[in-house]
Amino acid sequence: MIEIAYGIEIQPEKDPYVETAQEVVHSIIEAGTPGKFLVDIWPWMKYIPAWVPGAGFQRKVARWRQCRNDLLELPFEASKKRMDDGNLDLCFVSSRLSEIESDTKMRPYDEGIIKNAAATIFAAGVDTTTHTIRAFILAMILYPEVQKKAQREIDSVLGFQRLPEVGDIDALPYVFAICKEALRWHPLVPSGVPHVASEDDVIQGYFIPKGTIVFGNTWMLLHNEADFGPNTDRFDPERYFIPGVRDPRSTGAFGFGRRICSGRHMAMNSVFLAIASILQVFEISKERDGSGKEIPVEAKFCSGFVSFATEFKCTIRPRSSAAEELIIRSVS
Ligand code: HEM
Repeated sequence: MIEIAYGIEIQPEKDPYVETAQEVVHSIIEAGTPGKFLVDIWPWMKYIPAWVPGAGFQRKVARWRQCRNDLLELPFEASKKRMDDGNLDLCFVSSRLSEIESDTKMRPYDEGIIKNAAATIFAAGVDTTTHTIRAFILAMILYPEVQKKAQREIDSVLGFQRLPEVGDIDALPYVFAICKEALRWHPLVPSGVPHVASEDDVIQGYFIPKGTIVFGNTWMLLHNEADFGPNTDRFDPERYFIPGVRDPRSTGAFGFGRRICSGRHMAMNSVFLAIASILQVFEISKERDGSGKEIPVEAKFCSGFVSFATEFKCTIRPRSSAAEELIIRSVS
């Protein structure tokens, strides 16, 4: 995501930009959980000075504000500097800033819009995409037959000639069904992002006054057997081949209405590329202990506004020497 937004390659560990983005995302998760802070219930509390007992949220918010500013400013400035030095590859920032330079009608504050948009791509895309791929890896350990079937499909279409591309989606329907199931099985935002009713409404006889906070129950929608076929607690890509079955992309996995995830098309392409490439070249399995016995794995997800798979052990190794060669060819 940081390469797409800013053209900056991340460090393999403890990348400062990624750590800041993660802190911002965690602040959004904490602040976005309705009722998490008393100030949500009594808004006048925002006037209490930070040193008063019970006003700890003020200190948290000050720290979060600093992180938000760092996320907004630091990678953008680094990206701009590289551009000035003639050292920046094609990315969102470079392409948009070049437009400003070549178009005299662009206004000075357009640079601020580009800065905000780049930070949004970065912050909104990092954890969401990785947690979806994490759910997929967990599912491959728990449902090895799904992994085998997907690998047979990829082997027959691509072999080990090249890694998958977005143009391969139609030729790999089972792999794409796995991507949809990774979105549906344990949705990232199970209770949906809170929205506000913009006008009075009546839904199935219930009066919803303007200003009411409403939640789309994503978990319920994505586990409804009438829409997704039987055993919705199972990770089962076959369900997408049942005629009339719903698509999780338009059933809440990316939210609802005019605030639906604006990165959903890019997200789905990224998820497909990651999942198809992993399946093509790697074998995912349970880790074994010193005596060669498989270490059991359970599907455990943290609870909260955002829910993702908690830590689990697994082994990921190249499927064959041909797969190993393809991996080396693709990174060099
Ligand atoms: C698999 C990955 C992703 C999932 C599951 C996901 C899910 C969501 C959800 C549930 C929402 C809340 C929508 C609502 O309010 O109803 C959202 C909002 C948003 N997402 Fe994503 N997202 C993903 C990836 C991305 C990526 C890659 C980007 C950017 C490139 C992105 C950008 C955004 C933005 C900007 C919003 C706020 C939209 C608004 O409030 O108008 N997302 N996403």
